[in-house]
Amino acid sequence: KTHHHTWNITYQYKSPDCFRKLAVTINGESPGPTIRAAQGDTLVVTVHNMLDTENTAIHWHGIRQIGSPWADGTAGVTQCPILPGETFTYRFVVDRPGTYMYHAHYGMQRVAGLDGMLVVSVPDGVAEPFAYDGEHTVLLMDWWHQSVYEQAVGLASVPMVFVGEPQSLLINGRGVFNCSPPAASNGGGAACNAFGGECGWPTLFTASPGKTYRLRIGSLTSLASLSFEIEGHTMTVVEADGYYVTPVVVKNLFIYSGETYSVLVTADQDPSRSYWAASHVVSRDPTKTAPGRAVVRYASAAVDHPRTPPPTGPRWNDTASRVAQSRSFAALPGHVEPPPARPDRVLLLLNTQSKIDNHTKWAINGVSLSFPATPYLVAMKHGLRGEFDQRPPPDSYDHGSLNLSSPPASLAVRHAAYRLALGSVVDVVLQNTAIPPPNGRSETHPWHLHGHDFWVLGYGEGKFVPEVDGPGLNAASARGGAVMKNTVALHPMGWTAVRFRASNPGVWLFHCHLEAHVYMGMGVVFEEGVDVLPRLPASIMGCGRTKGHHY
Ligand SMILES: O=C1O[C@H]([C@@H](O)CO)C(O)=C1O
Repeated sequence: KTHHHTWNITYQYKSPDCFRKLAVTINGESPGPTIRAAQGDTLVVTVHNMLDTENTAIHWHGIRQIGSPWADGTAGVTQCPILPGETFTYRFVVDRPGTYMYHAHYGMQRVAGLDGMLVVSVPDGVAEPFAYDGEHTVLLMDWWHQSVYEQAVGLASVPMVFVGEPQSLLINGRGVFNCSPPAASNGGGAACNAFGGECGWPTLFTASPGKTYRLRIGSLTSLASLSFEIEGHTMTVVEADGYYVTPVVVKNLFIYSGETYSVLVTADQDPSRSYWAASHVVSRDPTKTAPGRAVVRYASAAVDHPRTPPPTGPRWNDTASRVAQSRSFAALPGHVEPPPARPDRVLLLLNTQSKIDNHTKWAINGVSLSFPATPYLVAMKHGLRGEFDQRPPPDSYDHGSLNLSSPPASLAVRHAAYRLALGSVVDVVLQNTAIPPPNGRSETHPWHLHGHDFWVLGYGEGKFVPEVDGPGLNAASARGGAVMKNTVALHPMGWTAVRFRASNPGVWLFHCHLEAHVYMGMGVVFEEGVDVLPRLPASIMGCGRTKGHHY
């Protein structure tokens, strides 16, 4: 079945948390509509860029784009941005059931609210390994009152002006910013004038006593790592990034930008009242950000809003409980193919923040990524060698002498790429470090891979030592149970190891899913098998060296 959607992308005044600001909208909405399809269906989304002064591109987060790498929607990697006034059509097959998302992938545009959820159901007649009575989507975001332009210019300035902590957390695009002091000291104040009466705590769903609901939860925060909970209820995690997991019961679900989970919630509490759902910032200073809130209402509840105080959330700096939850997820037997026994290539990727020419940059093995004007996919397929840096970035770093608290400074900003042998098995070990003083902390980085899912082989504390920890990755692979995901957390001062098969011809971004961080260079590019791709569609061209060329 083919589903057609037509989207007009426009700037509009919105007040999602009662503070009026510009948002990038889809047919007037931010977040955009939830798209639904069944496994094997084709989605055709016609995007009219009506922004007038700004490009756009839309990424289908978690969809592997097998056979359609030009539809991945990553400006600078898989396509030219869609110019103001122009139209681009994304056409792709959703090949796996699961909970996915979509969002802008041009500059930092996602911060301005161009995002939404994409739900792929199992085909008719196929049973899922759990039962439920109803299903709802929950999209978690963070929100700033400053414009995306000011954020981007600040990050690129000398000295760097950081975006700061978000003013609000949104649930399904709604929140309430406390406009009265002292909360208003973080970006509030006089301009706190609601526009269109949109803000407020949304109702997530209405529950019937005894019934079980599937919540498809996605996070598209731009900076914050979150804890999500529902007052008085536990949640049973059954799906992560489109793969079934062995059920895990949690009170707080830790969810990082770019991740999705399905949880089952049973309406087993007092049916005469309503309950709070809440999102809280973890791993960063939570005090400047109004928590997200929403309502779970029982059908027989006398009042809409709970009279109870909202949950206060877990301790924000309790890294150990977050690592423990990451480790608690295992593949549901029979639903995830086990990983290959060993890799053909190992990339050890050191994550650092330091200065390059006085600009604050994130870098991977000393190389900070910037996006070229000519998309990698076109440059590589057509052999436009001058359009990206031909020197491969380093596969490793000097792990022997590494001090996590004072890692080496970065070297250069480059349009670099790793070229992977088609079909090869690649291990990536992400190594976290501390940011230089005065910050001095080590942050959480959710890493997202385009075009593939990876097996999560393990999380470790401190320094990854190849001779000691390396064999453990093959052992983890042999043990089975490794979950497949497309986004994984790199925890503070730790390492995370993943394995994937480079079997999807195309060029794919692998990056920290925090908008500020990828904007400051925190990503790498993988190429595999561009030579076996058919002719690229002309619609992805028209910028850089592809301007005016007829291929
Ligand atoms: O990228 C970042 O920069 C700041 C800080 O490290 C420097 O001000 C911060 O908290 C980030 O996440």
